[in-house]
Amino acid sequence: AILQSSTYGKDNVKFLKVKKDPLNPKVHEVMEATVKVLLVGDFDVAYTKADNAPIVPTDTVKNTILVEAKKFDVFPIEGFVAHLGLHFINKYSHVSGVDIEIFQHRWTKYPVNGKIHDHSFLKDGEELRTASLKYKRSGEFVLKSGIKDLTVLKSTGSMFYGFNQCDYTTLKPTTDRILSTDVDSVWEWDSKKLGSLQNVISQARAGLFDSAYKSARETTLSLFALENSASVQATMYNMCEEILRLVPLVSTVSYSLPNKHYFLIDLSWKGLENDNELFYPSPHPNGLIKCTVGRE
Ligand SMILES: O=c1[nH]c(=O)c2nn[nH]c2[nH]1
Repeated sequence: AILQSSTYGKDNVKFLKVKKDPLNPKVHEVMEATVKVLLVGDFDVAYTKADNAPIVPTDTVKNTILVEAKKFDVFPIEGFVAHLGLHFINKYSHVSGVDIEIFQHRWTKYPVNGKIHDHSFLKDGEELRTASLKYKRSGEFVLKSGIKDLTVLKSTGSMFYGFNQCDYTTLKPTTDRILSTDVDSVWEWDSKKLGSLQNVISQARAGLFDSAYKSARETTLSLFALENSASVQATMYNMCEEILRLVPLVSTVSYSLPNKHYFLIDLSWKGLENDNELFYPSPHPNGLIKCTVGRE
């Protein structure tokens, strides 16, 4: 037998970091994050010869994430993953690559007596802000950012008609349906234009990733609402196009959207006309529509 590939590390490393405003220490920002770091390198003998000498314990990987989260600025997550990538490649000469993912959970400040409170937050949804980095010792890297589990619904302004009809088709065309999905959007950064992970860190400080996230989230929510959607496919393509227009340093944008169906309940047996008022939530089975859009 031959070991074809391997990678290992720690998953689900969680922390909450409080960032205090230096000018007003009672004004806080918080980041609650879940981090995965997997290493690639000269670890074969641990698999094939039960020789653990090269293994950097996953416990050490966990310790490193927490120590670096304390020492380094974790805001924005793209800067932190770049810092972690550089750390593992620079510290262990036998590590040839790292695969890092970070999910940032939502904590949103809320107003009290008409003023946003300094250090009180509410969890407005299970929505995640994401970043992932695949980094090799050669210097090449793939950096992606995204939004996950942002659940949306519109109660009209969605259509689906003109589709292929065959002897297996029972779906009725419609110009007025409910549309609901859990947004999973990922935008890949142009690593040539970004240059290096050091530059990713300085771009992070300069606000590039925060403004891209804001643009992607606002584009998703506004197009979802404003477009009289011809299909999930058409709407997600338009979202991708708009994000590419707004964020020149992004090379591709992808969406993976479940179509979480709501079916009109037939009340005609009761002599009631159900004019798009009462629906049956039927998330399973769900449509699943995916696309990746790049530049010409
Ligand atoms: O937006 C939609 N796209 C589809 O491909 C599909 N298939 N059934 N309903 C659908 N709705």
